[in-house]
Amino acid sequence: MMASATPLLEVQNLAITLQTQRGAVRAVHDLGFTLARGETVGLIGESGCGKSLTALALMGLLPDGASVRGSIRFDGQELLAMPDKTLCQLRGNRMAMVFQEPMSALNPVHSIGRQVAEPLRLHQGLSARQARTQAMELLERVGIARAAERLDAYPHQFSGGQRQRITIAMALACGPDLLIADEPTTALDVTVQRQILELLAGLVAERGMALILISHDLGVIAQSVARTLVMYGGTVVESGPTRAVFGAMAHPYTQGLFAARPRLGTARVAGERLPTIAGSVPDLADLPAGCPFAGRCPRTLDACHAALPPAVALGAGHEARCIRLGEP
Ligand SMILES: Nc1ncnc2c1ncn2[C@@H]1O[C@H](COP(=O)(O)OP(=O)(O)OP(=O)(O)O)[C@@H](O)[C@H]1O
Repeated sequence: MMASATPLLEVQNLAITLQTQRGAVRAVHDLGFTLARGETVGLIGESGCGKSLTALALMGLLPDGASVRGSIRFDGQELLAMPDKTLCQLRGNRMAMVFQEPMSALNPVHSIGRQVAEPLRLHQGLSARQARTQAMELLERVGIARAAERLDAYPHQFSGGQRQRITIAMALACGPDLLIADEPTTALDVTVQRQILELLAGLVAERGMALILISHDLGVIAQSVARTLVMYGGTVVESGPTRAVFGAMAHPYTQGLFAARPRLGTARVAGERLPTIAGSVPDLADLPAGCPFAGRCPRTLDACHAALPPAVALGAGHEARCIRLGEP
């Protein structure tokens, strides 16, 4: 089959502003990346750097009062100009999301069979019986044992790991081209974390889905994705093949993240947390004009405060936004 030239996802100059009691907050700005079909990409960065809002913007699920500018093209179609109804169809069918806390995605008063079957009835027009059979197969595929007998059970009758498997089954129901998983294993213990990551990896390989995995866990990202985007202060400061970003980190922020873990790229397990960097994340309500890391960076020059540096190509798809790249 010929590969399509259009990327599955193309994000350009994305900016998200939230209205808060403290005024307008520029939560995401100057953010861009592309994602090919079947590609896996990780978004990593400290809490509050804008990872979740970026994911919600891609899904058209930003909170009320958020304004979004720039461009998000999914399979060539501009999502930011799309009527709600069309976006809603796309969301159930071709793009899906899994959240950190499975109970937030599950309805406690509906059986799991009904919940997994619902998108199949809604988006694919299956009959109740067909949808139920398919729901059972999906639940079996994500590792719910004796799924046929448990279709009528309720979410509270399952463990946290099983609930996350159920939300993954719901997300997969319509065979999406893109799955966004926002901290899908953060609420789970390490053994279950590993099982869920293996499940996601298996599903991505088997179905040729693209995956955006959001995590603040370096080990999770290192194990799970081919490409990594490092976010800081609402934008991507470094991106590239995971091996390059983890093995030859270029941006001082990425270097700070890895400073405590010099051999992280080699063989880490899930559960590896981001080490602390001196200073605190910038106030998004009062974001400096230049590089968002300038206030914490050990290598800051006056020019760093003037303007956000452009991305500098470092080879093989690896790039970083720092004016001091290439200096000895
Ligand atoms: N509904 C909201 N109203 C006001 N501010 C918000 C809202 N949602 C997020 N923010 C702020 O926007 C910034 C980015 O939030 P976001 O949730 O995207 O960060 P994150 O990188 O996903 O962090 P975490 O890992 O903690 O979820 C944060 O400073 C957050 O406080």
